[in-house]
Amino acid sequence: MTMNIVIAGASGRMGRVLLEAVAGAPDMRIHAALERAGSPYLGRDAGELVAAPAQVAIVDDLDAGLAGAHVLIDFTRPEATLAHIEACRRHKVALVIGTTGFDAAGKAAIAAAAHDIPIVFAPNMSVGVNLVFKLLDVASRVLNEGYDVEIVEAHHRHKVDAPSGTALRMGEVIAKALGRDLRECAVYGREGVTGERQASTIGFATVRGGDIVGDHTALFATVGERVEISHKASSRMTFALGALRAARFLAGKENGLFDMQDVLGLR
Ligand SMILES: NC(=O)C1=CN([C@@H]2O[C@H](COP(=O)(O)OP(=O)(O)OC[C@H]3O[C@@H](n4cnc5c(N)ncnc54)[C@H](O)[C@@H]3O)[C@@H](O)[C@H]2O)C=CC1
Ligand SMILES: O=C(O)C1=N[C@H](C(=O)O)C[C@H](O)C1
Repeated sequence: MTMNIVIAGASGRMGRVLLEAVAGAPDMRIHAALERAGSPYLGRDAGELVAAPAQVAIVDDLDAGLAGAHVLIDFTRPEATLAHIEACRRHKVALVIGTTGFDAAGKAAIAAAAHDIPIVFAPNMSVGVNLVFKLLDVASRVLNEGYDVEIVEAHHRHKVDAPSGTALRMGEVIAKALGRDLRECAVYGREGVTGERQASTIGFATVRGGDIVGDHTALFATVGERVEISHKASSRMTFALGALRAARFLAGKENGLFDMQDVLGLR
């Protein structure tokens, strides 16, 4: 069966790559392409945005776009995703959410919606980063005494949330393995006379510049040695192909909240 895919934020950086990825997937078709009200792209053919035929007009009408769809893939902004969730509930459409930057209430809304529809929600859809999450769990259990943990991430100049969703998830994985609560031990940037480093903290540093697709490093430093676990994305297609895997994973599911660890069988 061909899967009817709806792409939200179709003219965005990820939206365009997703359109291209779906166009190249023999088991999928672009059912609809969504954009925000007022977007200059409304009414244009989604195929104009990528070197791939679509023959689907870009619309802002969620109900028209979702009728008859199987999966909505959403890489937009938290406020847009939360509106899309309600529309997906109405139409019983599965959701792949790659958007980052949700607050606790936003995450709770996603969890609540997953009682009605199946959702994959993950801050990074690449296979490599999801392997890194597993490696960080192992590393943290081995380097659990006397190692200072710092997480460094770098992204393009247009990124609006910091630290990245991936960096925060790295922190959560490490904190859990070390028996800490990230809400209590995270330090987000340093400035001025900070005093000496507190042993149980997990530090975050953010770099923004140019066209960096997404670099993440977790550093475990002690006296005499340090271990660095890094991932560098060089193309957004790695995230898009992960999102398509997530969409296939949702086929036939009634409801439930999943992430890429479930999709990739890494639990
Ligand atoms: N989970 C993952 O693997 C990845 C996640 N991301 C996340 O995806 C999100 C989007 O990233 P980019 O494509 O770089 O951003 P972008 O700014 O290029 O695209 C965002 C799109 O969402 C649309 N949009 C914004 N507000 C809207 C609203 N209220 N209603 C409807 N549409 C709206 C914009 O018009 C635009 O087309 C970010 O949160 C980013 O962190 C990005 C790459 C990989
Ligand atoms: O905004 C981006 O570009 C990216 N965002 C995600 C995040 O916040 O972790 C994933 C990826 O690094 C690209």
